[in-house]
Amino acid sequence: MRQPALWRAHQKLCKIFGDIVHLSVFGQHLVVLGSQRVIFDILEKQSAGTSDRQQHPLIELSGQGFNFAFFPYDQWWRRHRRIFSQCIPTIVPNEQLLVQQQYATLFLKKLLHNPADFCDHIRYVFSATIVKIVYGVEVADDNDPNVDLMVRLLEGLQAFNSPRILVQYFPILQHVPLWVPILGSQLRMLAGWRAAADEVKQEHGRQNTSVLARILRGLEEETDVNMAEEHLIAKNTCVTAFEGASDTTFSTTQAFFLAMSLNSDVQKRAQAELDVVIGPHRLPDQADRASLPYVSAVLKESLRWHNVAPFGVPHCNAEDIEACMHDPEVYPEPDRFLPDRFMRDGKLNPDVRDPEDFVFGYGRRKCPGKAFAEDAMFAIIAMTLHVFDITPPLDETGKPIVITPSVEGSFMTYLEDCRCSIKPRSAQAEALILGAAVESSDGLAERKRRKTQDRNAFMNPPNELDRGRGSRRLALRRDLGGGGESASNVSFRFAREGGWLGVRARKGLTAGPWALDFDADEGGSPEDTTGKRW
Ligand code: HEM
Repeated sequence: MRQPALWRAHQKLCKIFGDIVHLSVFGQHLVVLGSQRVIFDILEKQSAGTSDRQQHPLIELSGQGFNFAFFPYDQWWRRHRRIFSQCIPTIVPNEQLLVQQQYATLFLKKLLHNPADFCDHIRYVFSATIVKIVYGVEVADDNDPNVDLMVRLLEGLQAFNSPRILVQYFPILQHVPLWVPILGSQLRMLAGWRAAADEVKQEHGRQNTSVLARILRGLEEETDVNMAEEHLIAKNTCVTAFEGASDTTFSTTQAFFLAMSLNSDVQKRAQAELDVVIGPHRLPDQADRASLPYVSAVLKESLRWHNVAPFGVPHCNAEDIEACMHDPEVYPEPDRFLPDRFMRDGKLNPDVRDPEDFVFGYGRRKCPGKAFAEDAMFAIIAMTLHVFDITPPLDETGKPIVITPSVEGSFMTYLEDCRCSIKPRSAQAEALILGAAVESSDGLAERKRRKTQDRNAFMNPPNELDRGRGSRRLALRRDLGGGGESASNVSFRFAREGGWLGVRARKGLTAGPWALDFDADEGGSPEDTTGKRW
């Protein structure tokens, strides 16, 4: 039970004894589920009976009593989860995507100015994004007092990672006086984390467009609800969202950086894809996701290769997700970082088991922040690869240092050493980062609204549609007949199997005739926003 990569020991046990292994640890019963099939049979198909959580005094003691990830499977949990799903839904809404894009751009600038502190920047970008969405508060930078509070709150989660905290084995020790050596200091540390959690739960303003403000405003119209309870649920849900979003994405993105520095061939392939699809004049965004299958495979592989929560959050039965993510029968050479395992003929291969079906947990407790996490990490991964090269760190003599991946932690795992060198890919890439505006999400929303207007103006029936035979270039022309109209950035969708290829016209189009040229790498026909095929 004290091995650093516990899941490897579990994997061995399952090899010897079968897919379901029962262990008795200090009188606690633990069931290890060692294959994808039994995990699905037990935690998905029988989810109603396997969605409870074990209760432990450490949850309250470390200040985590608000976090509904630890709640038992009951009505109180259901009410929290419902509010969460309304605010951070399974398809990330536009305004949340815009905030993610805003902070991802800021991340690139921080990386450019101070690449050595990239881990701090990763921590900042995900935490600041969720704080902005949930509370409407802009976390300026590392000197912002909110950062200190956030760090203290997240430290509370580390209580579950530390085998040294003795009250988790002997809850009676919580009553020991604070002057008792070692134990006293552990209890003081727990009290500090509780205080941070109480501070974060203080009510914030209702004037902004944040999730919390919207929930609280919605309550003003309700008459027959228990207001105190509803307010508590709103505040608990927001802090849970912050905690759920911070360390998980942080640790996975750290792994992405290390993987890139160790696998230059993978990095070059992803960059080649970005060069073709995006080109040197702009940064990628969510609309490009369907056209970047290899970058998407890099994200999947980062989630699989280094699973931040190898045991998930144990259901009342324990499970072992990591062992499945490293099962050589499902993922050959499981310890290697090989995004190609998800590809076939230049597209994502639907026949390969998607790690996203596992690393986010199961059944009714499945991670409700999955879509949010994937979008936020995709933005960071695609934008970073587009403009930076990530290579191994160098020693004082300029020789590359070889880093062997190893992890620490058990409930949440982190790479012990993920040093790497980060440099802009070219002078042009550097200029692109410097020139990228970190527009506030409100400004971005306004720009998006104008863009939609432009696009709608453009989407009237075209006068002419040319499709070069045998060529992959497609040109659409529409003569607007002069007259001062202009569009800065026209979006267009191009149908193709398995999704949509986002296509964007050249910037600075002026009044007709407009020409929209784009490369379509396969057959299909373009469709406008009204669903009409051209
Ligand atoms: C790499 C990113 C992430 C990973 C790998 C991850 C993984 C997980 C896992 C394994 C669980 C336990 C599921 C189960 O019990 O079966 C979970 C639960 C949860 N996650 Fe995530 N998560 C990620 C990101 C996020 C984000 C971005 C948010 C919030 C925006 C979030 C919010 C939550 C919440 C609230 C729960 C508790 C669900 C419940 O008990 O009902 N997670 N996550």
